[in-house]
Amino acid sequence: MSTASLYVLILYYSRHGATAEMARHIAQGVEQSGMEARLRTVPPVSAETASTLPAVPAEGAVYCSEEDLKHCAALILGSPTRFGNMAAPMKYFIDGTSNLWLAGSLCNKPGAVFTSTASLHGGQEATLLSMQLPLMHHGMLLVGLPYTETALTETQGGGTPYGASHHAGSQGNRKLDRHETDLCLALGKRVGSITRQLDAGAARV
Ligand SMILES: Cc1cc2nc3c(=O)[nH]c(=O)nc-3n(C[C@H](O)[C@H](O)[C@H](O)COP(=O)(O)O)c2cc1C
Repeated sequence: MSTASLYVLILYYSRHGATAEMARHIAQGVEQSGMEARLRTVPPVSAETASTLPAVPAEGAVYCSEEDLKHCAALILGSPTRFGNMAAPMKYFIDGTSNLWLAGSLCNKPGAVFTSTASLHGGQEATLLSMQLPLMHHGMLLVGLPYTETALTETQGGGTPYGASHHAGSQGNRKLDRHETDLCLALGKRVGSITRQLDAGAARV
């Protein structure tokens, strides 16, 4: 596959915009690695009796299709923390990926995760680890953040070796600080450059 047709899928759910903001910084990092970043989101979920939304969101990234997911060269998954876990819309979307799991479509591709929380110790790491589980079931190669990123030791907000994170505050109005932003960029760049290296290695075999 040529690098031109390779893209890193940044797939996120965001209700109030914090996770979406992280996704944009991660996309910048991916682009800095020379790879294309494709931003996609997932719709909210509701009970059968509730009204449904239009097929295309009014603003922001478009909803992810099965084709978007199937053909990505790498996946970076983002969700707000909800009770120490990913939000239901993301879990619902992932639960619909059995066909890709059966076909091994994501197997041996790099995968990474990111999250945003209201409180600093409100479950960022638990959420990130739980988001890695379905990626492992899909056979993905997990990519985290190394401590060679100095922001990881200096941060007063989010940032973990398991993936990027952001402390948005109880009102959701705490902006990403410099360290959190740096770590979003670093995660995108790292996934992008690992993906390129894997592709180059595969082309040589
Ligand atoms: C149902 C629900 C559960 C939540 N659970 C947690 C939690 O366990 N820990 C936490 O710090 N924040 C929790 N939050 C807050 C969100 O994680 C936080 O506001 C996040 O930044 C929202 O991201 P968004 O702006 O992308 O929607 C919860 C929010 C909701 C609505």
